[in-house]
Formats: sequence, C-alpha cells, structure tokens
Amino acid sequence: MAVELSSILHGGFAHPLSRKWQAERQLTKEMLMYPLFITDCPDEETLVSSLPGQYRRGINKLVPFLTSLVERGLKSVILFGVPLAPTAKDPVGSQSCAPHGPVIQGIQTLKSAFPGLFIACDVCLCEYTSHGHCGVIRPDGRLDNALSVQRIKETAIGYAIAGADCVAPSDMNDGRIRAIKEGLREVGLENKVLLMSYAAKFAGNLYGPFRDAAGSAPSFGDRKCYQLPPSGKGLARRAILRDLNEGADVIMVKPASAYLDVIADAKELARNVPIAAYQVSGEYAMIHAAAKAGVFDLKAMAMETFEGILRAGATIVISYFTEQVLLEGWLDN
Ligand SMILES: NCc1[nH]cc(CCC(=O)O)c1CC(=O)O
Ligand SMILES: [Zn+2]
Ligand SMILES: [Zn+2]
Repeated sequence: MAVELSSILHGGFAHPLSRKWQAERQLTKEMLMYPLFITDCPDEETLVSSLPGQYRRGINKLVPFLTSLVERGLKSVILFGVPLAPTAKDPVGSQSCAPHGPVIQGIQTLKSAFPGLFIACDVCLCEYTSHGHCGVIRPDGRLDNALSVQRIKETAIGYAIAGADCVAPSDMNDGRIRAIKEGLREVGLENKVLLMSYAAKFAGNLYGPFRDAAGSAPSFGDRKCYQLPPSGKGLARRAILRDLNEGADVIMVKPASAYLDVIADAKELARNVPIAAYQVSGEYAMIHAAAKAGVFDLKAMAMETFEGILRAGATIVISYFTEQVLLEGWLDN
C-alpha cells in the first residue's frame, strides 16, 4: 500500500535538534520568575513541609540564599510577605504595607544587593487579615469591594514607592487594576512600575501548600465568591478583557497546567501584552509527590509542563522549580 508522502511525519523530528525546532518558543531564564516567602523574623529559615525544598526566610537570609541563584541567571522574583507576629494581623490588614514589614524590607534589601534583579510584589491582604480573606469583610461576610480596593491600592503604591519593579494584585476584587494604575499616576510612578494582573485566577484545590507557607488560609468560608469557578471560561475571558482595559501591563493565568486553554485565550484576547502563567504550589507539590512515587522523573515532568505552558502562549512562568532549573542547569545544553 502506497503511503501519501504528506503522511510521513517522523523524518521531521528524528534528531534532538529538529525536535527542539518544533517549539514556537523555548524556555529561557528571562521567562522564569521565582516566588519568595519573606517573614518578619529576620533570622528565620524554615522548610515548608508541603512545598518540597522551599523555605520561608527572614530578611537576613535572603541575600545569602539568592547570591548563587543570581550568579546562575535568576532574573526576577515575586515577593510574598509572611507576618508571623500576632500583632501583624487585623480585620483590614493594615500592616500590608508597613514600612518595617517583610515586603518593604525585602524590596530594599534585594534592590541594594542585586540592583539588576526584577522585583515583583504580590499584592493581597490575606497574609495580613485576621480572618485570612483577600479583602475587607462586611458584617454579612461578603467582601467590601470599595474598601478592599482602597487597601489594595494603598498596598501596591507602598510597594511601588519602596522600589518594586512590578506590583501584582492577587486579591481579585473588582476594579483594582484601574485603582492601582491611577494610584501609580498620583505618585508619579506610572512610567516606572509594571502592573501584572492575576486576571484569570481560579478558586480550587491547588493553593494549599502556599497557604501553609504564607499562613493565609481563610479562617471561615472559602474564596469561591472572588476567585473564578474552574469551569468559568467565559468569566476568565471577561476578567482578562476588563483588566487589560483597566491598564494591566501583563495578564496572568493561575493555576497553569489545568488551565492551558485559558492561557491560550489570554494570548488571543490580550495580544499586545505578555502573558504570565503561575505554576502554583499544588502543581509543584503534585509533581514532587508523583516523582517520589516513581510515576515519572521530576525534571522531565517539570520540563514537560513548561513546554505545555509556553505552547499555550505564556512567556512569563512563575514557578517554584526556578531554583532547581538554575542550580542544576536544566536549561544548559
Ligand atoms: N491571594 C494570595 C495568593 N497569592 C498567590 C497565591 C497562590 C500561589 C500558590 O499556590 O503557589 C495565593 C493563594 C490564594 O489565593 O489563596
Ligand atoms: Zn496574594
Ligand atoms: Zn489573598
């Protein structure tokens, strides 16, 4: 039986190099952003047991830890504040941008040690509120959108003034992108600070290890009324368009692997801005657990997830694997 010549595919990817050519984009060090948990105990360095190999660190441990990573090509980090002092939490999260708080201290410390490192800051209140929700709560238990946006704006502007290169609100309150962009303009930083929106952030089961690391689990209820429902493809498209319209400079999709269609939607809807994907704590922990159980090789699987994320359209990847990628030279070949 004669085979149609156009049916023959294997010749196109027989060599390792011709396999690489199949990628529209290759992962580079510039694409990787590494999450850092910074506590208010200066000398702390505590392993987060549900997030294999990842630590919460105090301000004095940051530079020693990051030096070798920066030498190996770390280009950007995203900071999460983890206040441990009981006095650091209240109903409105008023310590979120305290000058002596972990994020502002972290920005200043990292900027002076590594002037070229791009510093993004997650902007949210859940680490600072006594109830663990991402905004200010009304008496009836719902988020007070206006008050929450006011506090999120204040927090973002505090980080921007302290020297952050990027503010990234993850709170999901309606209208926060416009408020932050306006706030940046009010303080004259709109042409210096990048605004990355957690635009399509889904409620789900993959944030547990992060909440252990950040101590930010809600004390009642869940986040389903402000983070998107996993099946909400249309809602994600509306959120992406809205945040773009309000002035987002980067659109993020989170989590990554179960939401590759949403990344592809973001790429299509937001063609004029870079798309970021957050491979979240639960994704990282799952890959570790399965590798440990012998299901697959850790590096091979992690790299396959990156290929999928890039194929879908993201060019910024926030991942806890960044450390290992750099230290073990996963991109060198
Ligand atoms: N709003 C806080 C925030 N910012 C980033 C993450 C998740 C990151 C991860 O799981 O790695 C979360 C957790 C949440 O929304 O509960
Ligand atoms: Zn957050
Ligand atoms: Zn939050």
